Amino acid sequence: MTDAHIIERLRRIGWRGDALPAEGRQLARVVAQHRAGYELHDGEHLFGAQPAGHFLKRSLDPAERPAVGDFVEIEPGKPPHIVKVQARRTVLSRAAAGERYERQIIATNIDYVLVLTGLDGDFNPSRIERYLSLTEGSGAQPVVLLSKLDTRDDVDALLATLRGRLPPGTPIHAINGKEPASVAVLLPYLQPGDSAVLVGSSGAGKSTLTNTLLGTERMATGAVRNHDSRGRHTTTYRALLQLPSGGCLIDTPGMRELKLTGEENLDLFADIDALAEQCRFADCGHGSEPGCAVQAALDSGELSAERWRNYLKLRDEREEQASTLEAKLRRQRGGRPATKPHGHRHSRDRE
Ligand SMILES: Nc1nc2c(ncn2[C@@H]2O[C@H](COP(=O)(O)OP(=O)(O)OP(=O)(O)O)[C@@H](O)[C@H]2O)c(=O)[nH]1
Ligand SMILES: [Zn+2]
Repeated sequence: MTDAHIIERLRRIGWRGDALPAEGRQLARVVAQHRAGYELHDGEHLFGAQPAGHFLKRSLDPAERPAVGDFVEIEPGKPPHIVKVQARRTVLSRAAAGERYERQIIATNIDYVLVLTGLDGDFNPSRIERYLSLTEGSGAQPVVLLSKLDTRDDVDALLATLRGRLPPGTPIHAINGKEPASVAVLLPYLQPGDSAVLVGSSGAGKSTLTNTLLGTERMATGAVRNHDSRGRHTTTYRALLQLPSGGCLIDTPGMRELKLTGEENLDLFADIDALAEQCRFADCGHGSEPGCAVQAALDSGELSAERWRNYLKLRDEREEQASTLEAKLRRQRGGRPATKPHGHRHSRDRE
């Protein structure tokens, strides 16, 4: 096989490089990680591999070990061995579940995070904001998708609300996931060399959209249970799907569990920070303090109560993760206290 063929094959699994590794080494992408080893795809086959010894050293930062989405260089053997991880263009991470803070890589080299929400009972702008916060700092571009466009006719109003709420420039597309013509708006995100992940709650229509993109009925779709509008977990686990448009979809279970890492800036809510800057007191609690710009915005309707609540919730969650992160870093430094990022500010008038 010529180099051009190999490169073309690798484009279809999201590789954007142009230099193939040295003689005797092969390139492949990590599509799953199990206790027993890694599952790789080379654009043609799925196969198992083991990490080389240097990845197992305890002193190695876990972030340097191969992760889902990585392009890795392998040397042949039974099984083949991963000897090198290529530089990552994006890194999606999350706080790992559990008591101790861990920042865990969910997937690397993802260009687009397609955040899917149904325009039915599932529609929830707060959940969209949460997904968007998770993509902050990753380098991946979030794209908001509203499925089930065909199920309601007040979509323009919903879209306007959402556009007012999300950062300007965030792509938002309303689609009917069952209609190839409707789904075609996504093709610019799914070209050769592109990698996307599809996230959204159960029943949002991920399998339906995936099937339409594939042009086949390869994934099981389940009818949404009526009483709670949540779908059954019917997604057949398929780690990497090559799409007819040339891009690929990575499906990783880690994307389904949402937890902030503590490192988010919550840039989505920059307008609320700007409001808080205008409160009379620098340490305003935005409750019943006089001269509170946040309360004023809530009263005038400039700031919606729901968005304010979501901001508080995400902020608290981030603070909690950040303090666990701080404690962990302190343990690593051998118990020395960390310099506080924000010194405590006393009540004072801004004037
Ligand atoms: N009318 C309409 N129904 C849709 C659309 N997208 C999905 N559905 C229906 O919604 C239900 C759930 O869709 P799925 O594709 O199984 O949802 P999912 O997100 O894959 O769900 P899980 O597999 O549980 O994660 C199915 O009955 C679909 O037929 C759409 O755009 N329009
Ligand atoms: Zn205030």
